[in-house]
Amino acid sequence: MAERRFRIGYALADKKQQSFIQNSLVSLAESRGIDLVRVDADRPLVDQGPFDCVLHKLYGDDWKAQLRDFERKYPNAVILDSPDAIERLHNRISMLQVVSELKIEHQNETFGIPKQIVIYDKETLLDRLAWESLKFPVIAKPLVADGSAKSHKMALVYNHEALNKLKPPIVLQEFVNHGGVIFKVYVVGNYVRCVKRKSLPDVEDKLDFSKDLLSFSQISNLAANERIDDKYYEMMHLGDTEMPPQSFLTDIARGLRHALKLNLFNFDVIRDSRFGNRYLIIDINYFPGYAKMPNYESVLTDFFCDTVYNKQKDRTVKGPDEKVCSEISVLDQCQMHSYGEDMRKIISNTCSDEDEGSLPVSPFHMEEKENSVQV
Ligand SMILES: Nc1ncnc2c1ncn2[C@@H]1O[C@H](COP(=O)(O)OP(=O)(O)OP(=O)(O)O)[C@@H](O)[C@H]1O
Ligand SMILES: O=P(O)(O)O[C@H]1[C@H](OP(=O)(O)O)[C@@H](OP(=O)(O)O)[C@@H](O)[C@@H](O)[C@@H]1OP(=O)(O)O
Ligand SMILES: [Mg+2]
Ligand SMILES: [Mg+2]
Repeated sequence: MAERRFRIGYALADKKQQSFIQNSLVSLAESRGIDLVRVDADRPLVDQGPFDCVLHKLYGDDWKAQLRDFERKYPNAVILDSPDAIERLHNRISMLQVVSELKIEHQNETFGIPKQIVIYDKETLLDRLAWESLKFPVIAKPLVADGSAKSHKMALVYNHEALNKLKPPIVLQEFVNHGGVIFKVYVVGNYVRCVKRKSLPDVEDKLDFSKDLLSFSQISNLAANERIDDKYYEMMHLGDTEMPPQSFLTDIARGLRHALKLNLFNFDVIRDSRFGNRYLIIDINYFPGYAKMPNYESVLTDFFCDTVYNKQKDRTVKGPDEKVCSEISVLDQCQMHSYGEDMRKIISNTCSDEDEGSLPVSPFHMEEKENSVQV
C-alpha cells in the first residue's frame, strides 16, 4: 500500500516561524509521516491546499476570511485553532474572565485572578472613586493583547500621581508578591507542562515614595535560542522553588482548554506569597514560544499525529467493518513509523469481532512523561 502522508500547513509571522519551525521538529514530524508545509501569506490560502490541518498565528479580518474560504473548500481539514476562540485572548479582560467560570476544587490549593479594573478613558483614570478598591502598587497592562510590541508594554505603578503617565484603555491589576518566580504552563492538546521562569521581584510592604512608575516589557521572556532546562534554573536560582502540584495545574489546564476551545496556549501563574497555597492566573497566550519547552519536538509531533489521526478516524468511521479497515490503514501509514508491531496488535485487538462500537484510544499519548500530564 502506498504510504499516506499528512500535510500540515503553517501560517506564522517570520519571528514565530524562525523559532518554532526548527529542523529538529520538521524531521521528527517527517519521520512520522507528517510534512510541515509553509503557507505563503501573500497568496490565497485556499490555493495552497489541500492540507489535513492548518496551524496559524496571524491576525486580522483578511486572514479570518481566508480561513473561512479554506474551510468551505476543505471541510475535513482541522484549523488550529478557531480564530474566534483565539480572539478572546486578545483582550486582557475577556482572557481572564474564563478563569472565574471554572469549577475546580482541590483539597489544599485555590486559584483565581488578581483584583483588577479596566479603564477606558483618562477621566476615569484620574477619578479616585473608580479604582478605590485597588491597593498600590498596581500593574498597568494594555487592554489589547494582540501580539504587538505595544501590547506587552507594562508599568508597575506605585501611586496615584503616576497614573496620569498611562494611556488608556488599560487594565490595572494589583501587584501580588510571589517570590519573583512565575510558572508558565504550556498546553498542547491534552499535554500539560509547567516550567519556572524569573519574574518581577517582590515589593516591600512599605512603599518607597521616591518611585512612581517602572516600565517594563516581557520581563519573563527568554531569548529565542534559550530553553528551559536545569542550567537555566541554576543560573536564575530557581531550583529551590517548589512547583505547584501537577494534578492541580492539569485540572486548570483541562478546564481552560474546554472553556476557551483552544488546543495551543500557555498560561502564567503566580503563587501569592501571603498564602502559599493560593495561585493567581495573570495571563493566557495563544501559541506561545513552545520551542523553549523541553522536548518540544516530540510533544508537538505527538499532537500533530493525534490531530490528523483523529480527524481521519472521524471521517472514515461508518460501520464496524469499514472502521477496522480504515483505521488499520491510517495507522499503518502514519503511526507505524514509530510504534511498530505492538501498536498493530493493540489496533487489531480493539477492532476484534466482538467489538461493536468503541474506537481504539489514540496510541500517541499512552506514556506519561515526567513532569507532564495528559488531560
Ligand atoms: N498581578 C501581577 N502581580 C505580580 N506580577 C505580575 C502581575 N501581572 C504581571 N506580573 C509580572 O509581569 C510580567 C508580564 O505580565 P503579563 O504576563 O501579563 O504580560 P505579557 O506581556 O502578556 O506576557 P507574555 O510575554 O507572557 O505574553 C509577568 O510575567 C509577571 O512577571
Ligand atoms: O517569542 P516567543 O516564541 O518566545 O513567544 C512569545 C510569543 O511571541 P510570538 O508568538 O510573537 O513568537 C508571545 O506572543 P504574543 O503575545 O506576542 O502574541 C507570547 O505568547 C509570549 O508569551 C511567548 O513567549 P513565552 O512566554 O511562551 O516564552
Ligand atoms: Mg505573560
Ligand atoms: Mg501575554
